[in-house]
Amino acid sequence: MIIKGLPKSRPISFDQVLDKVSEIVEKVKKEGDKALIEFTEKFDGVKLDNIKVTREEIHASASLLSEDIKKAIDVVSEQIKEFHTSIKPPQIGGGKSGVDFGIIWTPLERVGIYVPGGKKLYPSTLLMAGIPAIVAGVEELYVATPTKGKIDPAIAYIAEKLNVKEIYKIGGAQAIAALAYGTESVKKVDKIVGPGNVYVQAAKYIVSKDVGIDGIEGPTELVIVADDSADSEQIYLDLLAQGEHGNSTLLVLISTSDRVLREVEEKVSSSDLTFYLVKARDLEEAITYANSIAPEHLSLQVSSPREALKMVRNAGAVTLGRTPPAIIDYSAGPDHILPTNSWAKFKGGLTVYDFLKPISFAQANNPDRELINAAITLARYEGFEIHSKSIGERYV
Ligand SMILES: NC(=O)c1ccc[n+]([C@@H]2O[C@H](COP(=O)([O-])OP(=O)(O)OC[C@H]3O[C@@H](n4cnc5c(N)ncnc54)[C@H](O)[C@@H]3O)[C@@H](O)[C@H]2O)c1
Ligand SMILES: N[C@H](CO)Cc1c[nH]c[nH+]1
Ligand SMILES: [Zn+2]
Repeated sequence: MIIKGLPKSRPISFDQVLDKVSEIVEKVKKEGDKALIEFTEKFDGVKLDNIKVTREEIHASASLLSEDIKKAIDVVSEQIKEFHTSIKPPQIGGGKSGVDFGIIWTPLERVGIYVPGGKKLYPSTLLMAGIPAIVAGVEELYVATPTKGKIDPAIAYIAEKLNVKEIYKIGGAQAIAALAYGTESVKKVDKIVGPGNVYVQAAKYIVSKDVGIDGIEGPTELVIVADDSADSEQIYLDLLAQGEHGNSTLLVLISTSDRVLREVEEKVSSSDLTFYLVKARDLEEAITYANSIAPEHLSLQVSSPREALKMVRNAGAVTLGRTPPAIIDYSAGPDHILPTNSWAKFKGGLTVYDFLKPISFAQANNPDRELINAAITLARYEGFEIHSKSIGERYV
């Protein structure tokens, strides 16, 4: 279907399943493994004998992986590691007016990674979540992924590569609940990261009151901004590529070129996916439209992409010029775990920072008198007399 105009909403929203998912989460909290086995049979059609994948199963599955896939995983891993290492914050400190202060960037202890596995396999998502965690220094990684009874060789190979502690053969909301609250087989973690369908998103939203989450990454979104320099065949391929994630993918082309819009419309007219085609007066208007959508992926297929990039305010990840958005999904380096549902208006994609806590410190052995007096004055203004006294006593 072709819609001429901007999308007014996302194709699907997880609030439609909140009530149902709330019941799933509660049942897992109460019944633990028993609920996991029940839901996996109900939603995945698999009767689990055990929830945890054994080390032997992981090793046996990883050994089935062909050398070319292992090589591809190794190449992609190095690029992703380079990206997150290059942005990892240094341990720095400073000081002013007699106070020494700084931040100790501290890695999280236990992280749960959800790797989607309903309609498609996403071993790349395990790389995108596990590598920044390792770069941050996280020592305990736990993975939940629907395996339909057996563990995928690529996921097994990556799990061994990242020294993942445990893999659970569970998916959906029940997997998120298990990671959040723990069960007899599943470790309770401090933070859950990873994308998923509406049930996974709703569960992350619900458990986020008790455990950290990276965000609520749902169905994939791509907005392409194109001018007359763009190649309509490349645009067509980029849109259909992300359309492979399913019919809840948001696909938008905003163009200043009637030719590009006409050619792409002809190419997509036979597809059963939904495409939004939008005419923009000029590049500024096109980028303004893109910012209003705040897409997960933004592709700037224009003659001056670096100039256009300066106007971008809301997007998860941006590809410039003829760079295909799908390369972000695998080997460009930046993460493909990106905000959807317009969350790009207030957050970006997953990075090493999602696995680090900035613990700040201060040591004031001999702070300037002005700082002491200011603190005492404000404490008294707020009525905290003992706050004020505790400060004054130190520096008499
Ligand atoms: N934003 C990102 O960074 C990003 C990255 C990769 C994938 N994704 C998205 O993740 C999604 C993956 O979805 P998926 O469904 O293939 O896999 P999934 O693993 O997210 O969900 C599958 C699980 O959902 C549960 N489930 C299925 N039907 C259910 C029902 N009716 N009621 C309750 N639970 C049910 C099952 O337990 C199943 O294991 C896609 O939309 C894809 O676009 C997003
Ligand atoms: N485009 C998806 C969301 O960024 C990521 C992905 C994984 N595998 C294929 N594509
Ligand atoms: Zn993709």
